[in-house]
Amino acid sequence: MVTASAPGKVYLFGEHAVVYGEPAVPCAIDRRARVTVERRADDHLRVHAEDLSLDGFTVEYGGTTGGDPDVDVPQSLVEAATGYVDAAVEQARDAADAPDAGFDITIESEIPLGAGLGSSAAVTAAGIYAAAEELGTDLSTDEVAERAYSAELAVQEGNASRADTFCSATGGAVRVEGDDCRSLDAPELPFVVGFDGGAGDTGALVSGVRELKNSYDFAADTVAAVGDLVRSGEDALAAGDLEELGELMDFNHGLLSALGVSSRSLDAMVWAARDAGALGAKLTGAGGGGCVVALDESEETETALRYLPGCEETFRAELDTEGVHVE
Ligand SMILES: Nc1ncnc2c1ncn2[C@@H]1O[C@H](COP(=O)(O)OP(=O)(O)O)[C@@H](O)[C@H]1O
Ligand SMILES: C[C@@](O)(CCOP(=O)(O)O)CC(=O)O
Ligand SMILES: [Mg+2]
Repeated sequence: MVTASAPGKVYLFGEHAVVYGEPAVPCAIDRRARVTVERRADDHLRVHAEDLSLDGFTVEYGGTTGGDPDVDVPQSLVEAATGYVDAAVEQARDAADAPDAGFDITIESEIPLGAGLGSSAAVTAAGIYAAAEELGTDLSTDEVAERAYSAELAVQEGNASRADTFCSATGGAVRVEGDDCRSLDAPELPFVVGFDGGAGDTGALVSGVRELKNSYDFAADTVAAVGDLVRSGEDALAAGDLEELGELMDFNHGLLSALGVSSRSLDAMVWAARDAGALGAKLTGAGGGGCVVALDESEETETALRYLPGCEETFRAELDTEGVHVE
């Protein structure tokens, strides 16, 4: 039996535009997904997803004798539970050259689902690493990142960049531009996260931006402007200039709003953070609902978000330099 974990992340800048080859800077945070994997005698998968709905559920399926999942919950929930896990297992089987390996899998996660904190990448990276390890194959961090990217790309039907998966595999602050993925030195970043309790569908939101970009030149220009902003943001990050980072985060939120991926509650949390004196605030990840990230060294933003109707949870997040590893 092997347990591996991987971190979630916030985007300092560049989500969505990164899908079209612009640079982005995601930062791993101290909230992790843990995946425990035990080899079975048969070729089935048994997935126990504690945090997937209010009560969590267990599903057993697959294999040559298996077929459909054997659970009494809506098919959409089963698919949501199994998509990334299936893809992770497929990658581990391929890496270990064990196409018929079956597993009992338990997922425990501190990362809210579909909220822009990269739960899918964390579950996928931890799942691949744990399952390969259980099959006796030790994968390097880069191999996990590469395979986790392939898995997300398949589940999100082509709508994915390398950013989430590379960040979750390596930890820390990273810069991703197309195939070029590298780690960055980062100063202490006082992240505050606000969560509206909702979720967005990453694949659908990415498709929406793609359509806008293909329909209007000014939408394509907006995507390119995000890229310019990220290049300025990298300099501010290297200089440790938190004021400029905040200003650029505000600008980035405006451009994401223009691309149609913000929401009323995300905007309300962003404004509450700014009114409380945050250096900057923006939505993080795919959007539609979920989380915002603000920069504030003081307690003011957390306090403001705690009392904001529509903000379900707020917490301080630390940069986490630990990528995927065995527990
Ligand atoms: N704790 C978990 N257990 C099982 N699957 C999970 C868990 N967390 C995330 N996932 C998978 O990731 C999906 C959410 O990923 P996504 O829509 O990309 O949002 P995000 O990555 O921003 O959290 C879920 O629908 C599910 O398939
Ligand atoms: C919108 C996007 O840039 C980030 C999605 O992040 P998340 O799954 O919402 O955490 C898509 C991607 O880069 O794959
Ligand atoms: Mg995701």
